[in-house]
Amino acid sequence: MAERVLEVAGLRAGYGPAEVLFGVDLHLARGEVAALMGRNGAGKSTTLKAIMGLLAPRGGSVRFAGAEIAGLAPFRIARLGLGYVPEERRIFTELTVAENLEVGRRGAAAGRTPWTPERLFSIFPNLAEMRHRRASAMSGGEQQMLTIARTLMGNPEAVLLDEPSEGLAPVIVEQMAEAVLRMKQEGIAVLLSEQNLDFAAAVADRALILEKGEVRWQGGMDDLEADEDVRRAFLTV
Ligand SMILES: Nc1ncnc2c1ncn2[C@@H]1O[C@H](COP(=O)(O)OP(=O)(O)OP(=O)(O)O)[C@@H](O)[C@H]1O
Repeated sequence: MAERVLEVAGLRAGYGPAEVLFGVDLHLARGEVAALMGRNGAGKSTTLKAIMGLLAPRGGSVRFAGAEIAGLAPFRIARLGLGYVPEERRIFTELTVAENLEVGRRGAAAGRTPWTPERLFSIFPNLAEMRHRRASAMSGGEQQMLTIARTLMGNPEAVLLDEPSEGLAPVIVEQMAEAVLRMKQEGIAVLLSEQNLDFAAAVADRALILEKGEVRWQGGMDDLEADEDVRRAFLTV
């Protein structure tokens, strides 16, 4: 069995009186891409936030690279090598592309080739062309690419991507899929929340389907594509 970089068991979380996650179990192997799927409100974003410590877990365990991280502050979790890209872009709009990348720079773990702007520009060619442009003058899709590139400058072992394809033009969605596949080639594990089955099928090895705050189905991406009953039960509106 491939080594697990992330292991979540019985994770519970919510907002005030609202319970949202009722015991989420999932794992991610090193270098694997898994898609967390499910309808609006199923708890995908909440799961990623609770793993990252942006929302305090109310129960359960989150192990990352062999250490328990449930309850740690988000910056500590990031320093351990778990990257997080939220749905809303987080970049410094007054800084240029190149400056935004520098802000994200952190050393790589022993034995790993560190990310540099030049290596990232080979994955995100459109960023290379606008390296001296202020981020405020970029489109939403370009800003989303920059957010991912900046996260990679921190040399994470694994990355959580919240709805990476949402709201992007088709040509940008294709570039985003290529970027995720390059991350996989580099040995980075990716857990992404996704509603777009085509995008998930293009990048993910495995799917996990959430419904009402629990993982209700998991299997290979091919199995999900072939199983109309499962898709109808958990995905189609
Ligand atoms: N800040 C918040 N305060 C209160 N309730 C929230 C908050 N954020 C999310 N929720 C609720 O938690 C539930 C799960 O939301 P979540 O965003 O995790 O779903 P999702 O599967 O990511 O769906 P979507 O694709 O719509 O974002 C929903 O019922 C939502 O209304």
